Amino acid sequence: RRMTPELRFCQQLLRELMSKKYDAISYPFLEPVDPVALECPNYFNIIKHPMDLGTMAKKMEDAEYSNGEEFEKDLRLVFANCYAFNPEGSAVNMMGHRFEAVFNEKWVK
Ligand SMILES: Cc1ccc(Nc2c(-c3ccc(O)cc3)nc3c(C)cccn23)cc1
Repeated sequence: RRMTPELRFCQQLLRELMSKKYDAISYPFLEPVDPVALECPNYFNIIKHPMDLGTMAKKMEDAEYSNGEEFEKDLRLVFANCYAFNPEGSAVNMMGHRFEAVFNEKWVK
């Protein structure tokens, strides 16, 4: 399936969001949550649809996104999962809000 200009914009945006520039606020969202490594065994009981930017980059490589809407849906899921699992005021929750703000300012609708 040819990469549309809309998906090329999404791919470039993903590259930027995963770049070192945002490391301080992006690192909890770059790879799948590992409940063993993070010592949160209840993670998959609470989060039914895990998603992260690394998985999104692979889906983009494998041409699994048909349009920007599907791409945005997955990225919004990353933030929703973060807020569902990490209590308001916690470090990771706050990183999620700051990272979402960066995404929102770049996501021109
Ligand atoms: C016991 C416990 C409590 C909170 C967390 N949160 C958390 C998450 C996380 C990211 C996205 C998400 O949807 C859920 C969790 N990522 C981390 C990291 C990288 C380090 C430390 C804590 N982290 C981990 C373990």
